[in-house]
Amino acid sequence: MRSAYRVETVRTAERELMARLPDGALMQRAAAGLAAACADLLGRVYGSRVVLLVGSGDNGGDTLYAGARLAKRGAGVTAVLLNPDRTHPGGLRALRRAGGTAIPPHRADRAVHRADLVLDGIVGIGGKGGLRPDAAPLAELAAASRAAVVAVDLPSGIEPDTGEVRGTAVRADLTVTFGTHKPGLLIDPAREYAGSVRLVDIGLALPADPDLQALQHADVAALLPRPAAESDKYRRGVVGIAAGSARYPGAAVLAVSGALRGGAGAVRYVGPAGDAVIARFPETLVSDRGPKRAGRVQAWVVGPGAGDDAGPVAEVLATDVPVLLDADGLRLADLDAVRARSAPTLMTPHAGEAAALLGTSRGEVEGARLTAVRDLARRYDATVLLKGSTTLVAGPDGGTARVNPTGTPWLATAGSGDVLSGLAGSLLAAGLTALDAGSVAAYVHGLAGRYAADGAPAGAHDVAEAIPAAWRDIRD
Ligand SMILES: NC(=O)C1=CN([C@@H]2O[C@H](COP(=O)(O)OP(=O)(O)OC[C@H]3O[C@@H](n4cnc5c(N)ncnc54)[C@H](O)[C@@H]3O)[C@@H](O)[C@H]2O)[C@@H](O)CC1
Ligand SMILES: [K+]
Repeated sequence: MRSAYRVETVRTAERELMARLPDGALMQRAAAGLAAACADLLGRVYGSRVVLLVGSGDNGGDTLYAGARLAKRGAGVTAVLLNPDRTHPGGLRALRRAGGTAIPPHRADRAVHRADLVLDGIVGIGGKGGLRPDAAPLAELAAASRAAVVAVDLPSGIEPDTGEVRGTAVRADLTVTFGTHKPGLLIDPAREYAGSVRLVDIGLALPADPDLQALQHADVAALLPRPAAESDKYRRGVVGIAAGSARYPGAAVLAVSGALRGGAGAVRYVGPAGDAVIARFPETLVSDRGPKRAGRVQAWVVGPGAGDDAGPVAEVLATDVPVLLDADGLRLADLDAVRARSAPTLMTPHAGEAAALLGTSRGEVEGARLTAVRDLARRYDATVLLKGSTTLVAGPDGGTARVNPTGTPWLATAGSGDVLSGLAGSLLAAGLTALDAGSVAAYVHGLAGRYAADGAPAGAHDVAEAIPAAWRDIRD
């Protein structure tokens, strides 16, 4: 599990630890980890050219001490000081003592151009709102140089708590972060600025519940449903799929294709696309009598390809089993009916659908994904899975949210969301909580998307067919 904590929590943990340690010990731990990561990246430290971009806070301090360590190992180190009068004094002394030099920003051009490695120590968790005008040109210089760029703690200019980027920010090849991941390092758009991320343990004691988690293989393996010896199809759960329309029968087929591979014991399809579903998946239980009279299920999926028929959506929302609400279903669902439910609801919008529900623009949602998913979850009193490059899942209680690490741009293909909704619905029927069902489905689906694509375009049905291979890979 990768865990991320917001700045306020990190600060508290840092204060508690600092009170028990000698002055500056924490910064030395950070600097040692940072210097080691830089040395790995450089391969050969001796004779390399390193430029430090140094702001006036402790982020600059970490950077100067790491620069001093590299200078001691024979690197030529030049620090560009954004505010020479407010530079971390101990860090600057250490760098000078180790043979490094300091220059003002107007002389940075040539140094950055010739550098092998640039360290971004402009601002860390103390930053807000994109880089200031005096710092922005340094980010641009770094981007234009052929040097590798290492961000110290986080790429300067991103919002650490949310992953928003409100202006110019540094683009790094590697981010060396201290104590814990910050949510912004795992959520787009900021995640893209961070490059790969390396965590340096500085001994922080953090609370049990992080703000954000990214599940890994072992976490997902532990959550995947596993049939017991005495399981029959009903004990494994029946998932109902109320999807598709005369106009969009394919959505029904794709949702069923995901549901059949999600661990439920049986899939019951309800709607006008029964013939198409049976032709492709004869194991499906098909009914055209509407959700209310279709027989017992342990969870419903409603909405994919539903067109404008609000009837099944209302019927499903009135049941007392978990409901996954997707696509047209999101538009057709009554807010009060969702809020009134006693069983869990999992809503799975993409950015455009989330924007429509929130009365904002797609760009706003994509730029502030964590805020959007939390707002929706609160508003609907439901668990919300916001699809996209870094799919997020958040519950209505404002607790730990999840971010999916397996996504791939190849999944942005027609029908891929229908497969995901079937898969997640199946996991709900098998007994997973809405948060687990959403995040496990996103994980498996992302991995299946990677397998299906394997470097070339793939259709949604290929993604569904790759689910068993992804499942096996996770479980083994
Ligand atoms: N507090 C601690 O115990 C530790 C802190 N560490 C480092 O300290 C950092 C936090 O240090 P600080 O609290 O001093 O804060 P920062 O160094 O992150 O930032 C504060 C400085 O950046 C400037 N600044 C703020 N927003 C800016 C913007 N948008 N553009 C340009 N400049 C901006 C401010 O004028 C201020 O001088 C962490 O990110 C980490 O790198 C590490 O040494 C580990 C221990
Ligand atoms: K930084």
